[in-house]
Amino acid sequence: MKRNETRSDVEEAVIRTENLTVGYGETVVLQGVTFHVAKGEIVTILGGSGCGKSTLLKALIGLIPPLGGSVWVAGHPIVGPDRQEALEAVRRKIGVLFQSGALLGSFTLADNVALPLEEFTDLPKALIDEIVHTKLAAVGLADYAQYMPMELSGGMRKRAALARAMALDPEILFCDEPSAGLDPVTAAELDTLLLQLNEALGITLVVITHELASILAISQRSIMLDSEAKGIIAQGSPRDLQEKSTDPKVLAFFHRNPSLLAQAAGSTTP
Ligand SMILES: Nc1ncnc2c1ncn2[C@@H]1O[C@H](COP(=O)(O)OP(=O)(O)OP(=O)(O)O)[C@@H](O)[C@H]1O
Repeated sequence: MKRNETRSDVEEAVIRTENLTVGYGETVVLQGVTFHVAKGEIVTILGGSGCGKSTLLKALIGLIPPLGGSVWVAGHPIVGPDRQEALEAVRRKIGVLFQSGALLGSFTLADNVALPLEEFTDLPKALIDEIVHTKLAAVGLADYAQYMPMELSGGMRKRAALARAMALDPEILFCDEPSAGLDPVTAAELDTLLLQLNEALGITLVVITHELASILAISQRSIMLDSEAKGIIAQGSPRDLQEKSTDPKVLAFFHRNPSLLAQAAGSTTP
């Protein structure tokens, strides 16, 4: 536990890492990473290109095994000998919105959204069709169920991917750069949709994003990673980080001002 955390904060956590080390083979990308995400919270993961945001996400959703430390997701420890079994349970409780959207191009939107329901449940087809309709309606795509992904705009594809990520009513939704490639208005609409999901369903959101406007609009807490530190350099409410941080890297990010980094580097030069 950290100094400013209470025991109940940690007990209510739906994601918890302790001294987590992640990377590829011999290459360590992040080490000693400890944080938690409370139920119903919206947390953004920030940091410069290559600092390990996607790598951390891959470890949280079980795509890569941690090199060290522990990870609990939705009540399951996803390390150790029972990792595979735990991951099967976890995969029913989480949704993932990948950066690319990752819709299958040769399937209609309805078939794309039905995929997780067919894979993870024994529900009859009529019920699956109903759920698919509800999910597409929730993202404003009820009239597009029979469209192919290539017939839609980028924003609509993202919303369809969101409907698929929500198909199993996940407890936690992970989003990897949801606004990437979207114009500011479409990105803001997606933010609103994510906020609605959080408010209406109490779903916990972990969002990787570089978009300052999104960070300020949606997150209650931000966790900032850094490639030199190979870990967390700041966490807190994004407004506090923007207004009160004294770390030049945090300030440079939140004020979109690279000269703050250069000044800090200059001030340490003899
Ligand atoms: N499959 C892989 N095998 C080996 N190294 C990888 C692999 N994927 C990523 N890396 C390396 O891990 C480091 C962190 O990459 P990662 O994609 O997690 O960063 P990121 O913060 O998500 O970056 P971006 O914001 O540019 O998407 C980088 O040095 C990258 O080259």
